[in-house]
Amino acid sequence: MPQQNVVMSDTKSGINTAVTVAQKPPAVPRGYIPYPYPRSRRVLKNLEINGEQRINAWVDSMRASSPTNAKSTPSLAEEQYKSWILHHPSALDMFEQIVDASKGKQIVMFLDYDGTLSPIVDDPDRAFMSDSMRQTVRKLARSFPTAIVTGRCIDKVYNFVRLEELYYAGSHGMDIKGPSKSFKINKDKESEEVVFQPASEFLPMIDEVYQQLVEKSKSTPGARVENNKFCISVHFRCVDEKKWGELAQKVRSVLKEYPKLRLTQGRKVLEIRPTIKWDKGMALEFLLESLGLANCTDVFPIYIGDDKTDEDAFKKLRDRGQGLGILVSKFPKDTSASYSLQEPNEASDGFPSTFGGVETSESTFPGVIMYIDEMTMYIPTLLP
Ligand SMILES: O=P(O)(O)OC[C@H]1O[C@H](O[C@H]2O[C@H](CO)[C@@H](O)[C@H](O)[C@H]2O)[C@H](O)[C@@H](O)[C@@H]1O
Repeated sequence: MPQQNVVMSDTKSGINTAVTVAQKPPAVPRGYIPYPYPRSRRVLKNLEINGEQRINAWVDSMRASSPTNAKSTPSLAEEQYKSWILHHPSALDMFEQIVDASKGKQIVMFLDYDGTLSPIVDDPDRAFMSDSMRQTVRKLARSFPTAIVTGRCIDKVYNFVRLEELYYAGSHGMDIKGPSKSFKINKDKESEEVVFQPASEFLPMIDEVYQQLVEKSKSTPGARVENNKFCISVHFRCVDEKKWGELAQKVRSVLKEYPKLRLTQGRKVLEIRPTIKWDKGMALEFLLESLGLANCTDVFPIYIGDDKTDEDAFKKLRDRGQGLGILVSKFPKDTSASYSLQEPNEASDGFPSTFGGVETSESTFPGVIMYIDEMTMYIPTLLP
């Protein structure tokens, strides 16, 4: 629920709070080279043209979901990154400012899963979280209410995370549960288990479409369909790029019979979900409400995520004028987040990597794990 009509952020830190001054956009440095932001949004708007153009547009958009396809030389890429980081500084470098802004406020942590707590790997069933990441998140949840907000279904993400003390918002926020282990929200209040499924009427439709997509995509080598309960993922990470158009066409041919479902994109994945007005941002707000914090001025929500779907949550924080969003990325991206962190290495995009679907050590999560760790260590100064 918006608390103010005007969004206010701290000029220096970019932190959203109800009591700070209006944010001036950072001065554009001399020699600034505008970053060619992903074209996906623009491309998606053009989909209503005609059959072939539409599929070409989809393939363009599918390419744009892979930053390694950005056509720039290493030095240009470096220049673009330097400009971008001025606008989205590292949350680690700005840690003290973040701590200052959150003093006397109830911090609530929201964490995306894939690409944030686990590295991106070819096989979605093997996107394991390292033991050290698990320990760190466990420590974090002892200090602040903590939620995992993910496109995956709750059962699957829970099997990866295995922490009872967390809230889980699965299926892009359409399945909310937890925590099964209660904890103290503040000195007077214990947490209560929450369950919320705003898209339950879509379950039979999602199952039906899932079966059809599995059948249709069988003839596309490498394609993989994942049932995320209230939404479906069609993965093309392991599909030859020449076949992306064909796969997009198959998905569209199924969806044309289901106007109540919509198609969006994530990282080398097509996502099918109900047209209901519900997203990760609304899930964040719902969880704040469940914690009894939605209307407080002294709440400080922090959302860490890497994907387009996380943008809804970053925007929600800006609209509320509270807390901050942190984008996990090693490439410049168009984002409503205020800060950034380096992402875990990707296993299959030609980046140096030691993952390949096996459990990994914390050294491979330089940004996220260090930041969460810092949060747990600063607890004494953060609490009112
Ligand atoms: O909201 P998230 O937690 O970020 O989930 C979004 C999707 O993540 C998974 O797919 C992504 O990660 C896979 C494993 O690393 C990777 O193979 C795939 O290419 C990525 O798109 C998950 O499998 C999807 O169902 C989620 O929707």
